[in-house]
Amino acid sequence: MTMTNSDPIKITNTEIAQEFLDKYDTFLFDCDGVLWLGNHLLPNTKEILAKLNSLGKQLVFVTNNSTKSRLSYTKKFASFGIEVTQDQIFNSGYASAVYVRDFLKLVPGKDKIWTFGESGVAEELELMGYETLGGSDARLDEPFDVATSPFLANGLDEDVTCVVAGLDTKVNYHRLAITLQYLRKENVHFVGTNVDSTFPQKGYILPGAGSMVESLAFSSGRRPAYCGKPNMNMLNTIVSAKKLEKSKCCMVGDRLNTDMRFGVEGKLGGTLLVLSGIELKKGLWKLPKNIPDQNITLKS
Ligand SMILES: C[C@H](OP(=O)(O)O)C(=O)O
Ligand SMILES: [Mg+2]
Repeated sequence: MTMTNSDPIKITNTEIAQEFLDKYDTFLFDCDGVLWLGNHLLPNTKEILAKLNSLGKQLVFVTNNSTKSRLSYTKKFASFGIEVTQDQIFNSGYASAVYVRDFLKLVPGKDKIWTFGESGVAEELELMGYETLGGSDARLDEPFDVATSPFLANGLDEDVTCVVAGLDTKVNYHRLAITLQYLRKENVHFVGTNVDSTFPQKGYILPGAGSMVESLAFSSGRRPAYCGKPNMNMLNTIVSAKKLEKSKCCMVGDRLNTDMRFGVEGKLGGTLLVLSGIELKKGLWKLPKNIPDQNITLKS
């Protein structure tokens, strides 16, 4: 089902499919719920991407999943026998690192970043020269106790001026507690990688990054600046990096309040909603407003 600013059209035959394909020269593909569910490649993914490549279409992969770096994603694609270069991939970890660098203008070597999330977040920040703390540090796997936590023993690191929080499948009280200590400091910025409440796996719907970031928002009483889809900073980064003509682009996704909103609000030529991930047939065609404020100011 494809959504533009007009009524949605259901693609039910090859004639409609061909007319749809001919409209665009670039396809922005979401990943989780569109190409794969975790480590399970969805049917015909390889064939569809190969066909679009053979038609000379440009493919860009835009995922809100911050657990892996863009480089790690090229290895995930390769594990499925799909060749993708790092510059085709934009994920919420990279979008968050761009926000830290270009909007917050934090200084590598001076400003340190506390991460709540998996290796992808820290890797993208470190590629930009930032020192990161927290994240996958094994000491955070230990049960939390204010008397013994090594992250409190010598006080918080005074050079930390930003928290970047995303999906962490090793979430625990230790990680939540130390991250909250940094968020209680007025001089520390609060960045969320993405707002997705859930995360599709084969046969299951699991807690997404948003469910963890909103927990930190609730305990700290602060709002994060979310950087993944549907944030327009992410789209602007992609459009300028790939020199895209937005009217010739189609966003392919499985979630209304991130992927479809990203395409519609980003004024792309069109959007294609697939039903292999989060959205199901019932209750379609309304962009839910029930997600936290993005509270990102788009600087001119
Ligand atoms: C679900 C989302 O990934 P995407 O669908 O944007 O690839 C996420 O990993 O939170
Ligand atoms: Mg998805």
